[in-house]
Amino acid sequence: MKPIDWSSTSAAPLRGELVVPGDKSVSHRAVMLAALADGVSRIDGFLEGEDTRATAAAFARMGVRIETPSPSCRRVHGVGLHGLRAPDGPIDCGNAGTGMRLLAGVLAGQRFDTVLTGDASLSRRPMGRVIEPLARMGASIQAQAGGLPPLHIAGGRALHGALQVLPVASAQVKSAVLLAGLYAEGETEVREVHPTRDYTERMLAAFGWPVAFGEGWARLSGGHRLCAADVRVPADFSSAAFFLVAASLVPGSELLLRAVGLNPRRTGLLTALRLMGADIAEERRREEGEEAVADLRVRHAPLRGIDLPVGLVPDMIDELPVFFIAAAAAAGTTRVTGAAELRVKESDRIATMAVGLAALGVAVEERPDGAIVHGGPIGGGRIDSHGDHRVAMSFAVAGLVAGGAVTIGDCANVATSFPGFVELANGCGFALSTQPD
Ligand SMILES: O=C(O)C1=C[C@@H](OP(=O)(O)O)[C@@H](O)[C@H](O)C1
Ligand SMILES: C=C(OP(=O)(O)O)C(=O)O
Repeated sequence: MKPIDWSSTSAAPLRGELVVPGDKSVSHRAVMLAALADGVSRIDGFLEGEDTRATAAAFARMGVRIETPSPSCRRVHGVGLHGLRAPDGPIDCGNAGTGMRLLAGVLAGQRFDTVLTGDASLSRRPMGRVIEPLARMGASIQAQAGGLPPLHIAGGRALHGALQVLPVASAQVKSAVLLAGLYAEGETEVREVHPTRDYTERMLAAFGWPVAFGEGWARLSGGHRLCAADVRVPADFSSAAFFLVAASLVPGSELLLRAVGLNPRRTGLLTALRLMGADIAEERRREEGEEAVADLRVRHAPLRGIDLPVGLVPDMIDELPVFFIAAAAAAGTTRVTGAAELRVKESDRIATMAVGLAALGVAVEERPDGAIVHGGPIGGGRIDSHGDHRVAMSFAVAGLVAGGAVTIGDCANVATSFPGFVELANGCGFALSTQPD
């Protein structure tokens, strides 16, 4: 991917109606379950991002026919639970932790061996968290020192169900275990330290697999089949988040974000911004497919710093980078604790955000599990996104209220989760320009 820099400057009020792209978590799962189902499934609203395309390409490599009748739509000709074929080489998961961890669960149950690789960022991310619970079910997965990718997954292992009490709040780990559980003999049960997004559970049920689940637990047995289903992917709350913060910060702004997925395990940022004084209304709340969606109307409002309730952290784990920008622009001090997971995302998001904010003149104190941000004027300057899509978009939001231009290095990876961000943002009033590095 060619390096791209962005420059973001202060803008007129943000105005308009937007539809952000489809949910990344739902798109990954939809293509996986559709591939393993009997029959043809249709996915509407599929995220055309690098991460989710890599997952679709992985299944295509294993013999699944996937058609693209139009952008953001897929017709997946499922091969059934046992119909995948050995790929002709390693499978590249690109930048996607979700792709690699969930695939590890699926591939642990196959008859053939596979190797999962990723880009430089993914190659630094911990996979021990999936290898260990999957090994307890009989899987054999070899990683590099420290549990890092590539993963060598041995096929032909007889998996057995297990009770898994997961020490980290991670929907990816939970999902990997449940997906392996489809291939296991007996019952697989997962218990979480904090409830996480339940898309895998809901979607398994929609594809006809018997699954019991509630807040922080899920249970299923092997020996059933998945039946093709049509999936409507909601707009991604994590992508909407940049616009929720942007319009809150820029005086005179009002944006309407249409049909945003509001799974309660995703919307911690809404609660946090409202605690800071944000003006965000939910309109036309409705169910679409398996998920609640609503149109979100956000108007400018002055924000004040808060002590972020630690229980909200898992429900806004991907939104913390842009939350730090809201904190920097708010009046007073904001404290974030209990967020050490940020250190093992696409970049060390506590460090990349703290260093970037400091470069813009914001007083920020980095902590092992969070940061203390003292709100005040944000200056112009140059920051490095470290190839992290969410960091890049967060600093584009900072540029809207900065005293000078904010130049952001290494933004090409925004295409992993939010293709078309620059155009959509400029269409509602951002002043964002791009140039090769
Ligand atoms: O299951 C998922 O789709 C995801 C779970 C979260 O990761 P963890 O499971 O590592 O918390 C989140 O950060 C990621 O963007 C998507
Ligand atoms: C952490 C993220 O994704 P993943 O873990 O799939 O790379 C993200 O999108 O912010």
